[in-house]
Amino acid sequence: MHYSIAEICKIVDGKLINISNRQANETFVDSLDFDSRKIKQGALFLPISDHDNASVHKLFSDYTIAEKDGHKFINSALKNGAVASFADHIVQTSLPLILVSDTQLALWALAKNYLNKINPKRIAVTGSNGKTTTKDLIASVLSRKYKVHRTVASNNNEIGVPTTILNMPADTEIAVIEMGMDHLGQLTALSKMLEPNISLITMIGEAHIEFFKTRDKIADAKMEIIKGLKKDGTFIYDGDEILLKERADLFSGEKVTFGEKESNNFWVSQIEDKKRLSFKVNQETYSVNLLGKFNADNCAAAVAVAKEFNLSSKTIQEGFDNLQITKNRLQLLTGSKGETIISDVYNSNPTAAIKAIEILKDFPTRGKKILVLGDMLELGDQEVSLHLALKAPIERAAFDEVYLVGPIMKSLAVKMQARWYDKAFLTDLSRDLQSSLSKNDVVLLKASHGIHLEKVERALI
Ligand SMILES: CC(=O)N[C@H]1[C@@H](OP(=O)(O)OP(=O)(O)OC[C@H]2O[C@@H](n3ccc(=O)[nH]c3=O)[C@H](O)[C@@H]2O)O[C@H](CO)[C@@H](O)[C@@H]1O[C@H](C)C(=O)N[C@@H](C)C(=O)N[C@H](CCC(=O)N[C@@H](CCCCN)C(=O)O)C(=O)O
Ligand SMILES: Nc1ncnc2c1ncn2[C@@H]1O[C@H](COP(=O)(O)OP(=O)(O)OP(=O)(O)O)[C@@H](O)[C@H]1O
Ligand SMILES: C[C@@H](N)C(=O)N[C@H](C)C(=O)O
Repeated sequence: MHYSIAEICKIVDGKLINISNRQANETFVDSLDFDSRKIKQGALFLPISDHDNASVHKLFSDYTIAEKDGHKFINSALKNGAVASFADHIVQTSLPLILVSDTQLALWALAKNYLNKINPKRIAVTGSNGKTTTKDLIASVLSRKYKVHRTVASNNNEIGVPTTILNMPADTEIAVIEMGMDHLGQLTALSKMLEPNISLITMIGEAHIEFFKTRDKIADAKMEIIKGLKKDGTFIYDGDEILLKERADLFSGEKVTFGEKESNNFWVSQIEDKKRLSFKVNQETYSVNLLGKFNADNCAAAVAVAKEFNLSSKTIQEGFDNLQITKNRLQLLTGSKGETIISDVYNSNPTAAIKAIEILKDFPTRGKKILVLGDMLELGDQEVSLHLALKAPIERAAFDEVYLVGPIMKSLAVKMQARWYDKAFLTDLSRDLQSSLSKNDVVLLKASHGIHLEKVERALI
């Protein structure tokens, strides 16, 4: 972004403090961050408050409340090169402040203004699983022909989406924006802010079912991704999912489906998950360096988007060949003993855990296969039964060693007589794994992010 402080103040209806009008017109801001430690020279700082703003909450379906008030870090932002900060109250600082009633509302207003100014084509990607991977696939493919800006990692919430928009280069032609949700209403707000040309749902699973109770309600919430879809926009979705098909039937706009049933517009078939994942989408053959047959579906979603932009299958394949995927999603790493580590430590839920177990089961190796599986969070009162349901797929896979981690996994560990670790004892787990691992072994690390298996990954490398 590139705005003068005066322009920003006008857009967010703020009040300038510590700066004259002339200076505010002459001082420009090039980026925005909500973490003072990551602030770049010339940036605007966004302090996230530690208190709920009840009146804003009514406008906003979601609202981030920081544990520590972000206003405490305004001087640290100044030291790191910020040229201004939003603030919802006056603080002791020499940094120019843009005083607003609420810093998150200001963030949204500025993001909306910048989006309209740059006016790229917009693609919104959601789904219970596969959002980040599909977003990366779409961006890789489209960037063969267009200037593409994409969400960094999984910055997909009410802070991450507007921040992504504001950090978009001015020459962006297509913005590929990941959108997450864990409650009703959140995607409506995000979709209406983005006004996508394409809204895409990868699939419906059980992630966050604690707050929804049923997959039906998750599907209702995911369908909100079309609430802001432009009138001439396209809705692309997993046509194998009956919950989406039923709901899409009520939508009169342009619809495109992908999936493994022949009736889909983009029909995925002949999936082979060997050294490289290969598959056909309709009559065209593709391959990609990803693990997991389900990734053929994520790729088909990317092909469906690419075809909306008239890309050839050759260009799409070039995009797959140059894929840069976000780390910790089935990432292949080599450990210090030479072992293969499959790091899938960013999240977990029943669908994704079962798919990951299958990947380890089918992984070619002369060594041992070792499963390290941590708690799946946000499953609510179904959590114990959903954890126990993993017993059959794990036993079928006949892994050489199984390590279960976290309080909810304890019941499964007892049933399976497997090794169990509390999440506070990851150092012990890492030590025990180290002493068991050797060169040809493969170890899968998967858990919800709250279990922090990335610490084990770091210890093994
Ligand atoms: C409230 C907040 O600021 N917490 C951020 C913060 O955590 P912590 O509370 O652990 O950090 P810490 O305690 O150190 O500091 C708190 C905060 O004080 C501030 N601070 C602190 C110290 C300092 O020197 N300077 C400073 O400015 C700063 O704002 C910092 O973030 O430090 C992390 C690393 O820097 C950020 O990642 C977090 O970002 C939040 C979660 C966010 O909202 N991030 C956005 C960008 C986002 O999109 N995050 C996604 C969320 C993904 C997700 O969960 N999606 C769900 C759906 C979610 C639906 C919406 N509820 C899904 O996909 O299923 C992600 O983290 O990957
Ligand atoms: N289409 C899919 N079906 C089932 N599981 C999937 C699918 N795509 C991805 N996964 C699983 O989910 C993990 C995370 O993938 P990804 O990060 O793309 O999902 P996500 O929806 O973006 O989740 P998050 O928002 O938490 O990052 C993968 O490593 C894999 O285990
Ligand atoms: C981190 C967030 N995107 C997520 O996926 N949360 C669930 C509960 C998880 O970490 O598994």
